[in-house]
Amino acid sequence: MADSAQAQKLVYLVTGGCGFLGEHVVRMLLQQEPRLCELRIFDLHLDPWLEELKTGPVQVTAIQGDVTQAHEVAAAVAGAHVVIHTAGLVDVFGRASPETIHEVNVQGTQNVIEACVQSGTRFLVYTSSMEVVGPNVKGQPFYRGNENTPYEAAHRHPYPCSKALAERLVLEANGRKVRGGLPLVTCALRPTGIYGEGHQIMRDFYHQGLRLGGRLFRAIPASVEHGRVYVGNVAWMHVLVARELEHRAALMGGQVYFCYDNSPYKSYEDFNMEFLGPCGLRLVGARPLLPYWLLVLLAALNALLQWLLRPLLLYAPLLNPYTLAVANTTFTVSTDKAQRHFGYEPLFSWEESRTRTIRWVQAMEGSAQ
Ligand SMILES: NC(=O)C1=CN([C@@H]2O[C@H](COP(=O)(O)OP(=O)(O)OC[C@H]3O[C@@H](n4cnc5c(N)ncnc54)[C@H](O)[C@@H]3O)[C@@H](O)[C@H]2O)C=CC1
Ligand SMILES: C[C@H](CCCC(C)(C)O)[C@H]1CC[C@H]2[C@@H]3[C@H](O)CC4=CC(=O)CC[C@]4(C)[C@H]3CC[C@]12C
Repeated sequence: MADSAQAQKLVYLVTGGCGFLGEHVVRMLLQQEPRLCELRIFDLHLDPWLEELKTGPVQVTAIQGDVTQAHEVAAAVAGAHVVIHTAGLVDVFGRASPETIHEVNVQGTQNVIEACVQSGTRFLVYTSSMEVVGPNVKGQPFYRGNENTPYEAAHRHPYPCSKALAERLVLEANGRKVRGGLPLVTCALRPTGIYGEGHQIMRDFYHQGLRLGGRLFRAIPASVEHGRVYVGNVAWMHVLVARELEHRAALMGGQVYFCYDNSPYKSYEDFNMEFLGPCGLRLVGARPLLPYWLLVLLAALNALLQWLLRPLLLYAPLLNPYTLAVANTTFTVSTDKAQRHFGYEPLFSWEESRTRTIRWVQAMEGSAQ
């Protein structure tokens, strides 16, 4: 890949390239990877904004496909130098069945690995998640931990289970011989809760606040810290890892990296207010308005209703026993591993990340401003 004859001729494939993170990875690659000659975007659903990318100097190839279909993945991977596998089913609300989550996140990842091996693609970057570590089923806090912090990663929910299995597959594939005999080099990035332009849950909270007359009600104590990272910095980390994997294969191959930046440590709700506040919403209550036991009861009731109503309709509110447990357990990272291993520094300061996110919320239809 470093060979000068190939210097301007790299083919990248981004799976899930039309998703929240995927779109930022795609745009970041087009801005920051001068050696790119073709960018393939593989997704179940292709978005119209892809069209505007096709007029630039890089060949942008949109591929509608399903990661669970090995032949579709193989066709997309053939001839690619680097694969950034970000496609996944992000479901902690019970919208999809556990089997579907497993199929997309685990079998889909296995298909990507096999396609790399068979086509001779040597570099694979996997978007994992903080959720492969925790919060665990015991609700133990993970306070400013790093990649080496001991923590019992015990899960029952299908989403973290599937991400943990998929991450393991990716790391174990490091060093496998690909077609042509060279070794596959893989690594996994573990974002904490991503925020920024396009974040669906932020959108949901914003609209919920508008419906409630410009108010949101505190449910979680302000003392519970939740790790957050700006989507632009997560995308930048993917681009850097993909670029450096070849040169630092011995150091980076088979490694995991938390995604981090200078976003402040806050509770999930207080952090959201950094953006929703300037857009006219306010968070009511210095302390949670409802006692925790009542939230647990409501979450359990939601789970029961979801199960009862399933034959008739999909009932999938934000509050369920799992989301409550995640929101109510401290999980924050403090690490410099990405800086040490591949020179990562956040591309966007906290102030810039905040401003960009606020502008995006303000631009939403029905802004309270
Ligand atoms: N949103 C977050 O806070 C975090 C997300 N992640 C991970 O980042 C990745 C991207 O997540 P988001 O952008 O938030 O989710 P998203 O749902 O916005 O994007 C996922 C993309 O994958 C595509 N996809 C889903 N199933 C597919 C299939 N069978 N075949 C092909 N494409 C498929 C979707 O169409 C979508 O465009 C996921 O792997 C997720 O696990 C990790 C940590 C935090
Ligand atoms: C939906 C939760 C907030 C609502 C809590 C309530 C109902 C009490 O107000 C979100 C709180 C924490 C979020 C998760 C966290 O950021 C980690 C994640 C990592 C991922 O890989 C996928 C998404 C998520 C599980 C994220 C999902 C929403 C929360 C549970």
